[in-house]
Amino acid sequence: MSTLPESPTLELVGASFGHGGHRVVGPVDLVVPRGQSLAITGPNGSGKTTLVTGLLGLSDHLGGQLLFRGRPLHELTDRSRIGYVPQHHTVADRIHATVGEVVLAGRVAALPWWRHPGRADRERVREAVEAVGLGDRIGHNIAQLSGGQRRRALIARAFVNEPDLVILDEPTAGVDVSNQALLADVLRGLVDRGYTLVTITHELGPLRPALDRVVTLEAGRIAHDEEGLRHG
Ligand SMILES: Nc1ncnc2c1ncn2[C@@H]1O[C@H](COP(=O)(O)OP(=O)(O)OP(=O)(O)O)[C@@H](O)[C@H]1O
Repeated sequence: MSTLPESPTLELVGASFGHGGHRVVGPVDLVVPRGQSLAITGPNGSGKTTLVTGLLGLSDHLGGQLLFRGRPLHELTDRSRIGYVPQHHTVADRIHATVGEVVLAGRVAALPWWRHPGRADRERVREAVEAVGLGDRIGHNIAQLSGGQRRRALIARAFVNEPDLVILDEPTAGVDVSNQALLADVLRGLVDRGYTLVTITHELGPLRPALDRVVTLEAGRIAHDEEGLRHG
């Protein structure tokens, strides 16, 4: 899929999403420029998760246009261009794999089936693990990490393919206050490297330093759009 040079990362035009044919979100108009860190907030049930999972093809897209880097999203064949850190990560409790292996698995998923991961892939894994502050834990079993560290390992996995967009669902949920601040630092570092982030959150406070913009959903519609929050 070729890219139009000046296109925003994401553009929703009159977009609606739902479940089983029933509309939960929309119509919504939203443009996310490249390099922006956008938070989506709003009350329980306002449709935050439905909206972002709609971008991933995990809830129903019921109408309107979805453009990714200037092209219809449905033309996107390389799914690794969009990274995703889901809210429910309890599966990590039972995984017997090291941080490095979990992140490498994210890398391998984007390789053609015939290509074994090589030195460049392992180097990329190391960079991603270091970017989330877990460089000294790369060989540790993920099940032995704290909730906040585990979350950062999953963030590294989402970023290991240098995606054009990363979607995070409630990254601070279940993470203690000091680890929330660390997580915000990590996200801020990724934004400073030019990544585009869409983060669902109930807790704007700890994430503020990592955000440029906050969109509030109410009953499936955009009720507020606060831009120009220069991180710093
Ligand atoms: N898989 C599903 N099937 C049917 N309805 C669903 C499904 N997932 C969510 N819903 C409904 O869609 C509505 C919006 O839910 P959604 O999870 O998108 O909201 P949210 O803003 O992310 O909420 P929360 O903050 O509680 O996570 C709710 O009424 C919910 O019951």
